[in-house]
Amino acid sequence: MTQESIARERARSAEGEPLLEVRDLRVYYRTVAGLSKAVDGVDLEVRRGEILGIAGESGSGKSTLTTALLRLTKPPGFIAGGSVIFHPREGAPVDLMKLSDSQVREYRWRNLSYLPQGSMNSLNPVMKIEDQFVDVITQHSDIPARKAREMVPSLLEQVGLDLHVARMYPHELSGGMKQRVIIAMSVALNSDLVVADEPTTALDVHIQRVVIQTLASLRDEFGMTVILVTHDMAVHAELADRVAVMYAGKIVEVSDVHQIFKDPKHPYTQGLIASIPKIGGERRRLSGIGGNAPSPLNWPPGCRFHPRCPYVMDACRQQEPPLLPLVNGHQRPPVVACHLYTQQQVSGGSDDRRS
Ligand SMILES: Nc1ncnc2c1ncn2[C@@H]1O[C@H](COP(=O)(O)OP(=O)(O)OP(=O)(O)O)[C@@H](O)[C@H]1O
Repeated sequence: MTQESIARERARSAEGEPLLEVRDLRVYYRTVAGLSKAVDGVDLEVRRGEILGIAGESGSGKSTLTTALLRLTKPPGFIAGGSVIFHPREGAPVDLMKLSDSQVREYRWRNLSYLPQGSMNSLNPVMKIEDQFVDVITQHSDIPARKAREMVPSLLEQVGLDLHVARMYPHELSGGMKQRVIIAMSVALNSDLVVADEPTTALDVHIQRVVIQTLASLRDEFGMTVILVTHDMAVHAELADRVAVMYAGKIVEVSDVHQIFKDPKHPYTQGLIASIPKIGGERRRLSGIGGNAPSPLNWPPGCRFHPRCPYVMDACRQQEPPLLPLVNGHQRPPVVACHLYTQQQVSGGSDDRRS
């Protein structure tokens, strides 16, 4: 068995187990106008081997959340509370929020990869692709340069790129090729988790497709876990296994991808799905949600969506609905934070919030 197939086997046997457990995570920014509570009590589970989509309109806190998961929050941002338990393939679970900066750096490169927005522009314009691979690998592992250079052809192959790309400069590559080089770099160290922030935004439709296929193959062939952040619901529909919907700094619904498109529960999710343009469908306003997104400087009381919700009730103005699973008849129940479903939910401790 090759090292690759051993890794693949291991990943398969562990599929579905939790990889990350996020509990009551809060990430705030200090601003001149006051405390901006961009991520304000997020509960979420990421399972090994899945592609978890994080959806939500601009400003809902997606990037703030994912950078915090990797401990990449920069001032004026700070972690105001909560835990992110990472379950490595071997060894005991660790709370990433409690590691020292040097411990977290070590962890990040061995276990966690980040493809930030616009990451394809982060390649060094005056270095050949092969040399950039060698740099990344040798800087973040004990692998010597000669061995790193030998790894490049198979890494390029994994993301469907021709071997001659190794000797090219970034300006000779298309946007999609550059994005695939970045993805290959993130898999070079056999990370457990890849967090991809808007990986297809600003790419043309054909190249988007190639990047989507590349990410899907990482999951299918290597059992890699991917957190996919995008406001583009069509990309979630194509790639994600489950989708978590963020609104106003919180997760308001998590569900299987088929379920969420067929039968979205939270009125905000319903609005997001209704705003997807349908090819050949009737013309309608692109925005399925009226009103403006609230400010993280001053979230509305009760349910944060209540000022925009078509189904608002008294309870919504007063009490924040907890994120709980729906119980009736669902094998893999969606979890939702909405007073409309209180009768169908089990109340209880933190385990019930498991997505
Ligand atoms: N450096 C910062 N200082 C102050 N506030 C910030 C900072 N970065 C982000 N925010 C605020 O945090 C909130 C969440 O922003 P974030 O970028 O996480 O949302 P998002 O859902 O990823 O949006 P987008 O899709 O536009 O990237 C926003 O209100 C934003 O203004």
